[in-house]
Amino acid sequence: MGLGLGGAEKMSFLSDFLGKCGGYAVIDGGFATELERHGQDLNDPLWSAKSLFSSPHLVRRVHLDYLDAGANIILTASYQATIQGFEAKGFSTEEAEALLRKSVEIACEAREIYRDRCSKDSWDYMENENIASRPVLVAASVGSYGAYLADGSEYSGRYGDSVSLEVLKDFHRRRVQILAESGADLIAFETIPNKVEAQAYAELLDEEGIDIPAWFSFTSKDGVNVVSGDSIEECASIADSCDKVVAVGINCTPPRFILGLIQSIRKVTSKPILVYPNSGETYDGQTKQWLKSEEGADEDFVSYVDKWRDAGASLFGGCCRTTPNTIKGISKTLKT
Ligand SMILES: C[S+](C)CC[C@H](N)C(=O)O
Ligand SMILES: N[C@@H](CCS)C(=O)O
Ligand SMILES: [Zn+2]
Repeated sequence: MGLGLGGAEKMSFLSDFLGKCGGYAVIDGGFATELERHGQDLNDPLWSAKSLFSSPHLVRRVHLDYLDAGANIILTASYQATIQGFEAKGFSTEEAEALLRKSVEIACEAREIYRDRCSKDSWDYMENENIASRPVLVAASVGSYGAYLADGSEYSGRYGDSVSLEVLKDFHRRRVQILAESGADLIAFETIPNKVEAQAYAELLDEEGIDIPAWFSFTSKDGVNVVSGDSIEECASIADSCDKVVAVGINCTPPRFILGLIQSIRKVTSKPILVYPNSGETYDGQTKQWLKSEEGADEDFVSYVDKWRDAGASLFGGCCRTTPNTIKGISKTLKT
């Protein structure tokens, strides 16, 4: 166990980090969908977590691509990595736990490689003197119970009455403990679809004495509520009340809904707000395909960042179907 951070120290952890980044931080982009762009077949109940044993070199490569694109925070390949999911594939409990740790090890390794390269190739980077000293955090991704169901349920948030608060806490408990002690800088609870799961995470962080900070990031498909229909204000208030939570926001949501959601979150918290939307396409959980929508391409998405910043967000990145190109665009926009 580390030394542990108290509530006030956790808050200064993120404000110190944002200060070092120049006030605004860049989060990476879509991870699983980027593995797919590199040819991985993720039509599997483990989705991107499959790559932890089938192609760890590609996991490292995608992390490096996002670092090269300007990311200050990289998220591990653990979104759909659950002990229950690995066991269903025939791994032992010990092997499953080792794979969770491995997701953090690969991201830390990519950060080391990136830093070494920056210092060795410093001549190439002279134009941008900040690059070698750019702060980089590794965030351990935790996807929802709906992600584990592997049918796109994180976009409905409806788990049925049998999946109670206690069931959710027990489902996530061991994974959260392992990731908290894996060397990650923070835990990213991502694509949270409903209020009960946010409550489960908040209680787990306290009950288990988790001593690294966390962020809570919700998903919406209407710009008003989270996908289950629960109010975004109520969900963000749960995050606001938990002193282990250092930032609150929205991910894997179409770009056009982000501005209104930032304004709603701002009403209930003064914690930093993070946004990392998807490309605006729609996921079919049965075929695991993305369907085109009217939303524009990367360029349009990046042009929204200024408005999101004016509305009060301070961490920006991309989720499914965004690419290193999106992240390059965001980095550039934030520097101007
Ligand atoms: C955020 S969704 C695109 C993740 C994948 C989903 N849990 C599935 O396995 O189909
Ligand atoms: N960090 C995950 C989130 C999926 S919604 C990914 O980018 O694959
Ligand atoms: Zn996503």
